[in-house]
Order: sequence, then structure tokens, then C-alpha cells
Amino acid sequence: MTLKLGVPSKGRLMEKTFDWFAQHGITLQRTGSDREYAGAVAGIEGVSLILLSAGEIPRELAAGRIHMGVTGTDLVQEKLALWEQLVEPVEELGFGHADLIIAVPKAWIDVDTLDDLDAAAAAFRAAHGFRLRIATKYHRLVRNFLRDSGVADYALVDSQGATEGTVANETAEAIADITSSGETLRANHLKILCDGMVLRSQATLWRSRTAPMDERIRKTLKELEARLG
Ligand SMILES: Nc1ncnc2c1ncn2[C@@H]1O[C@H](COP(=O)(O)OP(=O)(O)OP(=O)(O)O)[C@@H](O)[C@H]1O
Ligand SMILES: O=P(O)(O)OC[C@H]1O[C@H](OP(=O)(O)OP(=O)(O)O)[C@H](O)[C@@H]1O
Repeated sequence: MTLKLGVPSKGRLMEKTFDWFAQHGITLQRTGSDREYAGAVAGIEGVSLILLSAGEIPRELAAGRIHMGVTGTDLVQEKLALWEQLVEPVEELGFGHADLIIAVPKAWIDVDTLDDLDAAAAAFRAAHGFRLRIATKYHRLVRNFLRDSGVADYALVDSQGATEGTVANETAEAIADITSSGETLRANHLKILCDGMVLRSQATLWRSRTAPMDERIRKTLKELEARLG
């Protein structure tokens, strides 16, 4: 048995993860053609590289199918109820910084806080006969945050991408999504509520609390943690 390490299979997260491991003397590589999701590890014995969608890594860690994995804090906390019982953060990697925020149209000059949003939501329902819609793919995190903030009169609508466009497309009145440079929000004439920060996320190395381990894997894990910490 080898220690299974799950890493994002493409894009900025994959490249930066490969760089981060390289800085610690461990070479991760995609092998085969560009389209083949196979990988190799050099610089440490007994580790297999598993290339996965960043969004699937939390589930694989929770199910114990991988021992370690790299993905964002946002995806772990969104995809896993009781995430602390299933995974443990080993190291924050210092990239993939993104804030999950609530944003509304810039043109809503009276709405700058969650309290304002709550009032706007009640007024919206009275005027339109249906609830103010917030588009997001972060259902769990946003629902919990709005519950704790006392905002009640809204409906979440699912948006798996291009979420900032839903307001112009009239499928939502507000959005909850991640922002990094803020460019996408600006381009879509949206503003962040002053107290609308749901979660600060960054790429993190996680350890599964459920993955089965024999002596050899336990030893490899210790060595990896010593070298990466
Ligand atoms: N613009 C950005 N800047 C920095 N980090 C980002 C940005 N967009 C997303 N991220 C982070 O990257 C991670 C992966 O997000 P992404 O949406 O690319 O993954 P995904 O849903 O698995 O994608 P796919 O299913 O296409 O593989 C998340 O933790 C997210 O917070
Ligand atoms: O603040 P910014 O630097 O503009 O980055 C934020 C954007 O990046 C992500 O989108 P991504 O490119 O992953 O595409 P997606 O909308 O399909 O998720 C996120 O969903 C925002 O739309």
C-alpha cells in the first residue's frame, strides 16, 4: 500500500501545488498526454499521486480514499458537514487566496450591510410576491452565515459558474461567490456588503482522519509531514 496524495488536476491550483511541493524537494508530475490524468512522484518513497478535481478532493479525503490532499478551505467547509471530524489541516500553502463574500448591485445605494439586505429582502418580497434570490454554489456556508446574521427572507438559487452574471441576467438579485482581485465583481457592477465576508479561503494541505493506514503508510506520512511542515 502507498500513501495516496490527491492534487488538483488542472489550472492555477495544480501548478502552484506542484511548485510548492518542489520547494520542499518533492517532484509531482503529470505523466502521459495532456489529457491523461496520471501522475508520478519523485523525491520520496511510497507516495502515489492522484489527480482530481479540486471540488472532489474533500469528498475523497472524507471517504478515506486518499490520505492527504490539497484543496481550498472553502471547498472543504462547503462540501463536508462536520469537516473537523473528517479532515485535519496540515499546512496552509499561501496561494489560492479567495474570499467568499455576499455582493449586491452597486446601484442599490441604500444597501451596504446585512441589516440593509434583510430590510431590502422583506421589501422585495412585499413588492414582488417572491423572495429575493441569492445565486451561489456555496449553499451550506451561505445558509449558515445568513442564519447567524439574522437574514431570513431570501431564496438561494444554484449557480455553478459565472455567478456574477446572474444579476444582469435577472436570475438573481444578489450573489455569494469567491473573489480574489475583485475584477469580476467590478466588471459586473456589484459591491461587497461591509459585513458580507463569509469565509477567507486559501489552498491548504489536508490529512484524512478516516483513511486506513498500515505501518508503512504511517511512516511515510510522518516523513512527509516532517518535510512539508
Ligand atoms: N480567482 C481565484 N483566485 C484564487 N483562488 C481561486 C480563484 N477562483 C477559485 N479559487 C480557489 O481555487 C479552488 C478551486 O476552485 P475551482 O472552482 O477552480 O475548482 P473546481 O470547482 O474543482 O473546478 P473544476 O470542477 O473546474 O475542476 C477553490 O478553493 C477556490 O477558492
Ligand atoms: O476576483 P477575481 O480575481 O475576478 O476572481 C473571482 C472569480 O474567479 C472565480 O471564477 P473562475 O475563474 O474559477 O470561473 P467560474 O465562475 O466558472 O467558477 C470566481 O468564481 C469568480 O468568478
